[in-house]
Amino acid sequence: MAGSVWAKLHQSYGVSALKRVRWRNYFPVRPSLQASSGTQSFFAGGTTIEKVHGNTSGLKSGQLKQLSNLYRRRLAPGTLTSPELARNLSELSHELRREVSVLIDRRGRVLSVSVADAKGTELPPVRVGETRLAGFHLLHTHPKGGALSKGDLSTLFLNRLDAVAAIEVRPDGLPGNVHFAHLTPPGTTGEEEDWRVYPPQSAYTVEDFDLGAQVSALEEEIARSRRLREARKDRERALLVQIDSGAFDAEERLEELTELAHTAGAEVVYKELVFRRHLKPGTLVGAGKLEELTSRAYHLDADLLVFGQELSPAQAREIEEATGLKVLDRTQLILDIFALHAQGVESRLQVELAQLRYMKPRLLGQGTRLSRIGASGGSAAGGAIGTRGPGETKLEMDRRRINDRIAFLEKQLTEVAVRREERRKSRARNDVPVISIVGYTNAGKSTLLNAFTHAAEEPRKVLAENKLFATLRPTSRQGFIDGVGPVVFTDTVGFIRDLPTDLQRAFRSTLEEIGDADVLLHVVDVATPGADTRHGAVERILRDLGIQELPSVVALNKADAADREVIERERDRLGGVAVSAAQNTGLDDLKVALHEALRPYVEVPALNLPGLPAD
Ligand SMILES: Nc1nc2c(ncn2[C@@H]2O[C@H](COP(=O)(O)OP(=O)(O)OP(=O)(O)O)[C@@H](O)[C@H]2O)c(=O)[nH]1
Ligand SMILES: [Mg+2]
Repeated sequence: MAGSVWAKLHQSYGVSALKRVRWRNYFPVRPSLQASSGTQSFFAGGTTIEKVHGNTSGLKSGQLKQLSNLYRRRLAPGTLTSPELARNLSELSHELRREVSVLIDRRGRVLSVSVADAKGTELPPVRVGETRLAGFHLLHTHPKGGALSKGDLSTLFLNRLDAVAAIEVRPDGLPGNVHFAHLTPPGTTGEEEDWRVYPPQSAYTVEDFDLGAQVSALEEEIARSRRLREARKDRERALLVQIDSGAFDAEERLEELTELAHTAGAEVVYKELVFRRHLKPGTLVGAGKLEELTSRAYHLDADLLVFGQELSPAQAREIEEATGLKVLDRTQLILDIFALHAQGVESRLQVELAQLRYMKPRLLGQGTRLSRIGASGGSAAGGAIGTRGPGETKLEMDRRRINDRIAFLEKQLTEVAVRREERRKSRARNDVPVISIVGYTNAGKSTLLNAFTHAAEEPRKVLAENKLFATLRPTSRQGFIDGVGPVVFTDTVGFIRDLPTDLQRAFRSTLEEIGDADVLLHVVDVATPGADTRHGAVERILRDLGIQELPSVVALNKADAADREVIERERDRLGGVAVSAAQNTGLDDLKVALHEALRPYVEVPALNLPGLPAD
């Protein structure tokens, strides 16, 4: 950023001398930006006295008039204060023994007068998601002296004020030093400071500080990084939060959430495991943590906040309001990935149905939220994360039409299921043993199918890639196993722990088809930590589907990338054969294991006769 207006200004103001404050260390509590507790507006001597906000109780009418007169003040555009205004505020504050504050716009006009500290000052609502600053600064008094308080800086940050300034009131009522700060540009410094606090200046010299130039430099910087990002067609930048309530797999879940976010096309710029024994009903993590995340998002130029657990509609709304960020939960992320990957009539219908069912309660009672989400930045994959749909739904649909659409999709899916049933019957007649490849998403199921069926070349090759839920549509390929003969391998949609119920429902028929197999081939990725947790999650889903009784063979896949001890350990725990689908190793042993498992189902009369060639 050397050479930017911002950098130049900072050189000229001696940035090294400036105190840098880190938000994180600064704020244990959320300051409330309460509305004024009392507002005074009345008629005196033929002229309307303009509103004085805040706690005006007990003030005499003359004092109110003096406060009201502050509205007539004009400053030179782009200045923090004039010596006259500083003196005026200081003397009033001294007399009233209260803090007095004014909001001043960029043209130097007084927008609002309050008898309150920075926190209590009535401010226009935060303009969520905008790239510019508020367009006004807050000037107020500190009757007891002292530098900018935590509340002052919090108000600056949360309201994206142009600046905040505090005039110390001396014991004689005259203005002393003026303390002031403004925000720092996001995402450019690599540091985490949220604001820059300047060395105090006397009320008589602070007029020379060119606030106008600072503000336009800052806004230019904000706009520049935004433009850069848009020009690069960057992925949506996301913060990830996984709540750790003491579950043993919290870290694995955060890793998985990262993979999900990548697969959905997000760039993960920050992730955090937040330990909370008890969750707050509205915000889950509490207002203080949300502020911290807001601050981080500002500096990392992120606008997407993803939670690793399902959020209720009310929680999502509350968190969104508190942070101004687009908020998604894990379920939405998974739905979104399914939407991106859905191919073929049935999976498109299934995904759309799941999305609609999930979104329906979330659409109720929220007019603006969805349209705003839809509008906030696109991703290279077309449409913003969390709003993509495979069918005609772009999730901006009129909510009255949702029920109709759900009914329509359900009917379509029933028809597809009938056709599928017919296919199933014809396959059953074939009498060829069927091996269903099941397993956690990204375990290497499709790669294994390709390896088994020698389908390295297009068009027989099945898509296998380092993305979660690359496969959504069951695919069958013919293979061959020594001693058994031709078999059918079926690759299907991957499993995930806590599979969202809407998806589980929508994909039920696809998943149930797994039950038609003679043997399950359960592929476990042993190269990624947590193999047995994922194995357990898959077993649980199989139980839910009522197909846990099928004979099964475990393939400990990605052995090429796993530690030998890990492979041994998992073999002890789960049994099975270590293989590498990618490098074609261990596949013969795996076939032998499959042969064993198929033995009761397949007539293999000549198998043990000596002298026969091994196929
Ligand atoms: N190192 C290594 N990587 C593998 C192996 N098998 C598969 N992979 C990689 O793992 C990733 C996922 O493979 P897929 O075959 O798409 O996994 P899947 O289980 O079909 O995944 P979904 O369809 O998304 O549920 C890909 O990047 C593969 O290249 C292996 O034996 N060793
Ligand atoms: Mg696959």
